[in-house]
Amino acid sequence: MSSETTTSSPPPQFSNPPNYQFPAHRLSHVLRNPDKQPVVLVACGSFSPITYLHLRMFEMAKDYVRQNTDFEIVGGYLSPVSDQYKKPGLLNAHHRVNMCNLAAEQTSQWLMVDPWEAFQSYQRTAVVLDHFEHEINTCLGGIAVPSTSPGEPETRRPARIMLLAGSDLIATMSEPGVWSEPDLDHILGRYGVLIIERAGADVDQAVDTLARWRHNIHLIHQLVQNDVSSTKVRLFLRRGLSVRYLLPAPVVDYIEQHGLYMDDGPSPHSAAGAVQAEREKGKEKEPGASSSAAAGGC
Ligand SMILES: Nc1ncnc2c1ncn2[C@@H]1O[C@H](COP(=O)(O)OP(=O)(O)OP(=O)(O)O)[C@@H](O)[C@H]1O
Ligand SMILES: NC(=O)c1ccc[n+]([C@@H]2O[C@H](COP(=O)(O)O)[C@@H](O)[C@H]2O)c1
Repeated sequence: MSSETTTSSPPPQFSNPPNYQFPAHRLSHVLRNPDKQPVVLVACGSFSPITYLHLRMFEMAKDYVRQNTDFEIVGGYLSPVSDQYKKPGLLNAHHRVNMCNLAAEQTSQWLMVDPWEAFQSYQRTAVVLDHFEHEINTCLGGIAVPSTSPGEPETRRPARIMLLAGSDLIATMSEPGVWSEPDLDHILGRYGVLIIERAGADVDQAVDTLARWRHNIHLIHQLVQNDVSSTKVRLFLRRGLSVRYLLPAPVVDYIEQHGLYMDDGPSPHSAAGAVQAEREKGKEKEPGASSSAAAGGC
């Protein structure tokens, strides 16, 4: 189902981190081409640390969208995962969000960082996409469409929220226990995904398994192969090797200033971070557990 269609389900209840404000300073509030469908790209991940490849994903997606679709990209967001994800090498959210902000603000004209999931309990990707849908289409009322003839009033069109991910993430969607079937249906059926091919992850096989949502899965090939990963960057840093030109310079400076990634970091709780984080969140919800999150509104 396209996000143009409104559903009859009750409005979702979100919990916001304290003092949270949705970043919209670089969102295009008006569609340039009234014939297009506005799209907002959301990349969920650890970003520990953010690399040039994470930023390149958005540029590759932008080229793909312009050449192959009727979409117009009106915004791009990095959404760093919560500390509760507990993936090996996951630095605390404060530093990860700071580094993403440095990278977005100083190397791009259109990318933004949403700290919503980073500064609270673990949120599944389906819920993160719902949060963007809520902020952009419910709270901000979608994107303005300029009138095409004089006297005609301006209208508003809901932006379609789409997940932007590397093919390794898509490959995990066929692994048992990592994603629930309703979540997959929600993410791929309702929102859709743009997948950046990644060396070592078999995209075709991953997409074959997700065939029923094929119409909402867009595959983007990397014309210049680049297999930099945060894992390799962390390894270099631990060994005292240079990571300059693999990451934006302000991020390299930040890492040096704060002496980050010099040791092995927090130990993994589980190979499947999402599964473990969900389990621990369940425990937190038991009677008596407290939460500092504020109720989310607009
Ligand atoms: N070299 C790459 N090519 C394609 N996609 C990538 C690449 N690096 C990261 N991504 C994608 O970026 C998103 C965020 O990934 P994440 O922060 O987990 O980065 P990562 O480099 O894979 O991290 P780590 O090495 O810590 O596992 C994911 O969708 C991932 O697939
Ligand atoms: N069930 C889920 O919603 C689910 C499962 C696995 C990963 N993810 C997300 O994928 C992103 C990247 O994960 P990895 O860094 O483990 O590849 C994270 O934002 C994580 O929350 C979500």
